[in-house]
Amino acid sequence: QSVAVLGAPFSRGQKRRGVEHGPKVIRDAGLIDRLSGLDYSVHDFGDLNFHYPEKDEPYMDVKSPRTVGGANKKLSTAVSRAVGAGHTLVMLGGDHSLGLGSAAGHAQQCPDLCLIWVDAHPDLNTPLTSPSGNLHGQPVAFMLKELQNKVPDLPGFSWAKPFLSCRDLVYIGLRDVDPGEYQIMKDLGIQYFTMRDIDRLGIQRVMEVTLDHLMARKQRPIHLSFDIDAFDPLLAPATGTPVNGGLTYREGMYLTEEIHNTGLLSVMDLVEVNPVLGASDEAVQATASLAVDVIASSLGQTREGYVLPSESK
Ligand SMILES: N[C@@H](CC/C=C/[B-](O)(O)O)C(=O)O
Ligand SMILES: [Mn+2]
Ligand SMILES: [Mn+2]
Repeated sequence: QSVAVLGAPFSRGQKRRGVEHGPKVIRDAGLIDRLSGLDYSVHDFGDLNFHYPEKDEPYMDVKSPRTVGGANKKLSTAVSRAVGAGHTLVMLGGDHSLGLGSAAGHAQQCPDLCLIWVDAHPDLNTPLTSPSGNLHGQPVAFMLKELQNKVPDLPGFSWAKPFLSCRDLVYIGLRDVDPGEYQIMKDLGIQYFTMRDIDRLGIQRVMEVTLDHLMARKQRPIHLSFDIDAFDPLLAPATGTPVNGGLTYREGMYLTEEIHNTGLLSVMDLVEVNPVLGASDEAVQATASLAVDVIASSLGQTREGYVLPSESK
């Protein structure tokens, strides 16, 4: 089993500087060693270099459309190549606008993929409903086939063809949903679990229903797009849009263990770690090492322990 790591140091999907340093702090928290310890052969593809066009005027109040669109097009090519080469891929963000390029590239290789979006936010605004104009709040809108009559042609996004049906998406961890996003989730009947649902049902039942919803008809590759702000800000303070009342550490570990146990995880994103926003070094370290724990758990690290590979006789 081989796992590839690809850094996407990119921040223009939102306004706060610093999230472009996410890949570095996650690597510095020991990601590669942790994955090597899980007896994967680990291929570190390094970080993508992104192009920043001189002129990139807002379009209908959407900021940096050409820069964000171009970055995601480049990312989709890199992700498609890595998956095509047979790797399980870990994409390190960077802001969550990158979820579009990552999932689009994955879908080029695995058109039947399903998407599990773990996040305080649905990131489902269209350019018309976005309250901020920030594209890290809009990636999912560009993926959904059922939404295309609602999404205008944004400069830089002509390459982005919708590839996902709304029944192939599940949200977990929602607690900060804009009116436009709520309307779309209701209109399209998207399956979602808010933090209230997790309180009511418990994470075990949420995962059971999630995986049944996505896999009942047939098993298919999973794209896990994990926004670190899904966790409670007390656990993950160094992030750009913190929202109180998030996932506990144990809920995050159970969630990712269940995804690993399907044996179907193909690509995962770990985004929105912003080391500049931690109030102290400890806060940054805590957020970065939580990111490493999430990735390791998604790839098979267990809380119950493991048997050492038998010494070769
Ligand atoms: N819904 C807000 C916040 C978006 C949050 C994006 B994040 O989930 O990637 O942190 C917006 O559209 O501006
Ligand atoms: Mn997000
Ligand atoms: Mn978020």
